[in-house]
This record gives sequence, C-alpha cells and structure tokens, in this order.
Amino acid sequence: MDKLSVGDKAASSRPNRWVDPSFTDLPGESFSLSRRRKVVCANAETKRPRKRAGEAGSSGPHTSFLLKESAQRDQDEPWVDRYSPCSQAELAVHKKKIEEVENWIRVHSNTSKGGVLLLTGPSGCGKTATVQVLSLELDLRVQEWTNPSSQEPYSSSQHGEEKPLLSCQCHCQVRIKWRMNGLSCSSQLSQFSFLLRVNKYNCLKMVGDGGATDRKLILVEDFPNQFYRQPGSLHDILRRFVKTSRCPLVFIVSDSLSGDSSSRFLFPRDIQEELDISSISFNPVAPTTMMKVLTRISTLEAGKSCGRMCVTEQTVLETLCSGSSGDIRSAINSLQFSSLPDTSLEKGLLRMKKDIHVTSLSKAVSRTNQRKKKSKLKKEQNEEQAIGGKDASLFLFRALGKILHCKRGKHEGAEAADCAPGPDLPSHLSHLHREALLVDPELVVERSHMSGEFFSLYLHQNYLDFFSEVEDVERASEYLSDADLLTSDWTSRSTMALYGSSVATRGLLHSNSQQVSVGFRPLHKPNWLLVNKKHRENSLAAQSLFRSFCLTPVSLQTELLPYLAKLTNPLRNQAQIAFIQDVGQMSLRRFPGRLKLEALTDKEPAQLERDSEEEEEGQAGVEEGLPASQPKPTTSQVLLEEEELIIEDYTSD
Ligand SMILES: Nc1ncnc2c1ncn2[C@@H]1O[C@H](COP(=O)(O)OP(=O)(O)OP(=O)(O)O)[C@@H](O)[C@H]1O
Repeated sequence: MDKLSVGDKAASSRPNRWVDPSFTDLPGESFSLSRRRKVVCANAETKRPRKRAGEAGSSGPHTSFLLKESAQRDQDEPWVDRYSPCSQAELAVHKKKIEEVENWIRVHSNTSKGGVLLLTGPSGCGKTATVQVLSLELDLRVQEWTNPSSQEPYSSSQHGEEKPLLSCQCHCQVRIKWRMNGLSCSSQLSQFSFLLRVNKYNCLKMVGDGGATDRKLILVEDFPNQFYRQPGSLHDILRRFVKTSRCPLVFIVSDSLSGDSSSRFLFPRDIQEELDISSISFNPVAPTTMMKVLTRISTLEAGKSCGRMCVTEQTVLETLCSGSSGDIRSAINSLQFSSLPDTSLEKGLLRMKKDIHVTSLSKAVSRTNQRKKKSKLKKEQNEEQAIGGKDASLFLFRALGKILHCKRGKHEGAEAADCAPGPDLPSHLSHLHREALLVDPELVVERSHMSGEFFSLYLHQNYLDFFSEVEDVERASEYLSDADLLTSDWTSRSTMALYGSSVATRGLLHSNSQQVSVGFRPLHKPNWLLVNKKHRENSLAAQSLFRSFCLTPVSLQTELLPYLAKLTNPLRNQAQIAFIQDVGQMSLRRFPGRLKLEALTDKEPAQLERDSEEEEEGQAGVEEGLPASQPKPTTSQVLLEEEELIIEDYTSD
C-alpha cells in the first residue's frame, strides 16, 4: 500500500495529528496543537445547549444507548475541563498578571523576532490556562511540546523488526514509518531541537480550519529529562533559538515546594540575562476568587442535575478552598469528588457538614463548651483537608514569618493549648499570660519541609529583628540554647529533634511579649552555613597541603598550623605559606564587622538544607571517615588521642 496515500487519509480523519505542526519530521505525539486549546473549544461547545443527543434520540434506533452513553460521558468529564475558562474575564488569575502576560505576547508576536518568556508559580494557579485563553483571544496558534514516551521507540528499535501496518488505524502507520526511518533512535533531546526548525515553515492551511492564523506561539511545559541532568544542553538550544526565532516561546515551570526549584536550575539568572528571557511569576489563586469559581460551578451543576444534586454548602466550599492552597485544579477536582453520590468522601463531607451544623447550633452554649466545639471543628476540617486537600507546604520564607511575626489573638482557629487563660494564672505569673496563638508551631515546621534543627538555625539567625525588649531577647536565646542542648547527644537526636524544634519555636513565640507589628523585615540565611562551608574547604585544603603530617583536619588547623605560623623558617611552597597565613593566625583586622549575610528570597525552598547536609557528609568523610551519624571528635579528644605530635618531621628547604 502506498504509505503516502495512507497518510493523506489519516490527514483527513485526524488533521491535527500531522498537518498542523510546521515540521512533519517529528512524531505526532511530541509536538501537537495544544491539548487544552482543544479542551477550550470543546468547552465552548458544552456551554451551548446540548441538543444533539436529544435530536438524534428522536430518530435513531440506538436512542437510549446513545443517550446513556452521552450522559455517562457527561458525568465522567472532569469539571476542570468542562469549566475551563474561555475568556480573560473567566480566568481566576489576578488581572495585573494577565495584563503582563498579554502585553508580552502582544509585543513578541507582532515583531518578526520572537522572544522567550518564563512563567513560574505554584501548580494549578492558572499559568497554562492564561496562555491558552490569551492565545485564543490574540488569534495565535499554540504549538505545545510534550515529551515523547520513550517506551514505544525503544521497543521498536529493540526488537529490530517492522511492526505490521494496521489498516484500521491509518495515522499509526505514518508514525510507525517515521520510527522505521530512524527517528525511533533519536533521543528526546534531539527531538526537542524542533525549536530550531519551527521557524522554517508556516502551518499548512486545511479545509475546515476557518482561515486559522499563521501566527503561532510555542509552549513548553514538559522538559526532556536530559535537561535536568545537563541544563547546559537546553541553554545551547536556546542560544541558537534566540538568534533565529520568529515566534514567541513560552516556558511554564511550576514551583515545587519540596525543595527542587526547577526554574532556577533550568533557567539560572545569568542565562535569563544573557538570552533576555522575561520572567513572570504567578501567585496562588486568591481565596475570594477561588470561592467565586467554586460557587459558580456548584450552582451550575446543581441546576443541571434537576434536583439530584444540591448546591454545595458555603462552609464546605470554604474548606475545599482553604485545603487547596491556591490550586484551582485541586479545588475543582475536590468539589467534583465531593459531589459524587455514594462515595466515602461524600460521607466524610456529610459528617463534616453535620459537625458544622452542630457547632453552629451550639453557639448559645457556654463559652468553654464553645471552645471545645471549635477545636473539634478545626480537627474535623483538618481531617477533611487530608481527604480532598492538597499538600499544604510552606515556602521557608513564609514558614519563618509565621513564627517570627508571632501572631496572636482571638480567632476561631486559635490554639488554646499555648496560653493559659488569663484569670487562671496567679498574680505573680500574670506577666506570662499571652493571647492564643494563631499558628501551630509544629505544623509550621512540618510544612516547611525542613528538619527542626535547620529551622531553628534560621530562627536563630533572624529573630533579633523581631524583638523590641532586651529581656525578651535574653529569654528567647535561652530557649534556643535549650533546644540546641536537647539535640546535642547524637544517640537520642532523632527522638529529641521534635522536642528541640518545639522548644525553639514555642520559646521564641512566648518570649516575644511585646506583640508589635514590625512590618516587612528581610530574612537571611544562617551564617553558620557559610562558616561550615569555609570550614569544610579549609579542612580539605589542610589535608592535601600537609598530607605528610598524617593529622586530622582539626589538629592540623588548631595545633600544627598555628605553630607553623609562628616559625620564621621559609616553608616549602607558596600554597602552604598562603594557607598558613590565612588559617594559622587570627587577625582582628580582617573581619571588622559581621560577615555579609545572604538574603533569603520569598520563594526559596529548603534547598540549603540539602547543600549543607551534603557538606556535613563531606565533612564527616574528611574526619576520619566517620559516618555522619557518629559523634565527631572534639579538639580535646584529638589532643588526648594524639599526644605525640611529631613536629620534628617538618624540614624547611
Ligand atoms: N476560572 C479558572 N481559571 C483558571 N483555570 C481554571 C478556571 N476554571 C477551571 N480551570 C481549570 O483549572 C486548571 C488550571 O490549571 P493550569 O494548567 O492552568 O495550571 P498551571 O498553573 O499551568 O499549573 P501546572 O503547571 O500544574 O499545569 C485548568 O485545567 C483549567 O481548565
């Protein structure tokens, strides 16, 4: 069979598969007209009254079957797709952000020279939806890269045999042929260099395209794995792209709260500057906007269900909203699940609704009872969030702010455990009375994705700016010391770490007796990290420069080098002399003030912890190969162990 003619047939049946891309030398699945553009169009259709099924029903023989099938499809359709926004007004994104993106796209699609835009922000905050909607409104064709699955090409090249051509799936034949022509062996990376070919061709005009535009926008959300190993290969492609580009290129990189910040890794600041990459950062969807979207969807669905489903209660919507941490996709999905009949989730929700009801009825009951009910409600809500909610991680900056700003007051969710009620405290302890905490310190530490010890280190570095009374500072520093002491013994460290971080966070919160608003304060990374890094570098250098002494790095730096620094004899080489001058003597002149501190940015994840853990491991390796869990010898131990310090070994030229 003539494969080209097969391809033609395929084109007529599935035009988007292979005709729309400007370059036909790529597998259809890697580079496609954006899925979501199709969803937007489908959505537009669903918004029109769905008459067809009904009309067909009156004439066709399989009426009831078709009706059932379409009803089932309707029911199964994810609400995020059904209610995907079609216009700017429908987007749950801040107007200013939409404007920023729109301006950028306008500028870069109207010039012959394209440009590169990087969109960052938490997952599900509407970055992709914004690009889709704006492209639709600005009449741009979105061409989106999706990673080809590695399995298919791999299996075909592995077996080394041509798969039989399937006559019923014409478009597959074309793809198989491509693979046999050698593309099967090409890596995701080489396929990704489509970026460089995309400028060469215009889109083919198809019948039924409705005069679709030639202007296009390239969207990349999926990155070939290779780029995470070698970001340099992405940068090389981009360097070549910006030289020849004719259309705008948009990268979408979602922030990860668990520590790996892909955007900083894939697009470091120097590359952004070199290639003139614009960057726009999205925020999580605001709760009020989210509530509007959820209410609208719930009302529409209730209307469509002809009484089978009722509008979800406001309190339940609020819970879903707060549990989604600004992720609209997660919130809408949770709403859909919660509306499913006969699910355990619904039972959970019903139970919660009942509890909320009970709580609202019990408002007239005594104050103590009320407090109990409130804490019960909070517990229930937390349970609920555990079912439908999103992992509510916090960026380190925000987590630290929650402790340092020390918010207290009367609030439904305020934690009662921390503060004894004022009247119950005897008069001599009245100064220890505090309003209820608005945060749960242990939960904050947990959600920071950082160990308690490191979290305390950050608190230690930054707490001074948030205190106004010196007595408070004294008490806070005592608590920090106590926390340190709790984790000083390595045998019990893993158990005591939680207690240590509780003492540090609660101690700081309680010590800060003057609850004054300090406004914005920049936060800094702990000095300890720099010092630790320097210490590690010095240890490695000392070991390699003075290898012949066979001493541990600690003894080298604290005993031998200070001694050698006192000797006037010329040393063997310049590197040794320079190192001894640097490490072997303490200079008061060299460090007149505090070391320059590194600022902590608002979206910085707990990345540094990993760095320093690696450093610690490295350090442990340096120190006599002890594993990190083992206690390291102190200077005095080393002195005891190595009484015979043989300086005589040293000979000068
Ligand atoms: N009013 C709305 N505004 C934005 N998105 C909406 C709205 N209503 C429904 N949605 C749906 O919510 C989802 C938002 O996800 P989107 O892909 O835009 O997020 P994202 O920020 O790109 O995150 P990710 O990188 O995880 O995909 C889309 O599926 C969109 O159709």
